[in-house]
Amino acid sequence: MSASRIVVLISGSGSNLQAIMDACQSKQIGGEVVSVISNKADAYGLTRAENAGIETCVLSHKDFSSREDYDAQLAQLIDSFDPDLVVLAGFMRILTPSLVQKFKGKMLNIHPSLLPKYQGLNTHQRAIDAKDDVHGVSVHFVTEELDGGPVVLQAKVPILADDTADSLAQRVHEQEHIIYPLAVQWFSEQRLTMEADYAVFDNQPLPPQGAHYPE
Ligand SMILES: Nc1nc2c(c(=O)[nH]1)N[C@@H](CN(C=O)c1ccc(C(=O)N[C@@H](CCC(=O)O)C(=O)O)cc1)CN2
Ligand SMILES: NCC(=O)N[C@@H]1O[C@H](COP(=O)([O-])[O-])[C@@H](O)[C@H]1O
Repeated sequence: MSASRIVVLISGSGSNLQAIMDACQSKQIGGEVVSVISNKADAYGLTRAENAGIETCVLSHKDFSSREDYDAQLAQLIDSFDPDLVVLAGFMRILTPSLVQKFKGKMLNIHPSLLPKYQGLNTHQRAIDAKDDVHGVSVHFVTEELDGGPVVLQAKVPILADDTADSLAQRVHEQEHIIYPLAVQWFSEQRLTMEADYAVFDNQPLPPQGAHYPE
């Protein structure tokens, strides 16, 4: 099995990128990150990639007059690296259907909630405001529906009485750095695929909320 070529899209700190790069380095993932693309020039994840000797690109959405024009250029840039897998790791742009369709089945995202709860943004505060006792994180295939793609893996994180969005996010991050490399590893081992509207692992369809990583 040849090593997977992975392109990672970021907008910020890149701690999930770091976890995936580390997992490639340790051979947990049979693949390599061949490029890191950010829509923000000041994303610290770019520094993480440069420190690891990985090619970086900045494609700012502010330089384009429409979401479609931006995504057309982004799709071309991603394609230029001939990826087996495209990983959204805190990439904070909603992707147009044309780009999603081009990479459907080989594009993953990590979302800080137990999908289908709390699609969109500000998930930690929303869970606290709703007085939930459990929160978590989901890895899912990317589809046209925002955060609506087939879920691959989830990890639960209890919400503590004195939690703030930041303290909760910190514990969610810890779980992200476990389940995202695991999902990428499964994909690189060709054990993870996507059918029309569900994820498949080891030739078995995953339940709608994917597999749960032990708390
Ligand atoms: N078509 C899809 N695009 C994206 C998906 C997806 O599942 N389908 N996942 C998101 C990731 N994401 C949450 O996990 C997310 C990212 C960004 C936004 C959003 O509202 N973005 C705004 C800009 C916000 C900002 O710049 O801070 C926007 O694009 O106008 C919601 C959810 C990635 N894309
Ligand atoms: N809606 C997408 C979203 O909110 N994704 C979240 O952005 C953060 C990126 O952190 P990182 O840059 O340190 O990997 C992660 O917590 C991820 O779940």
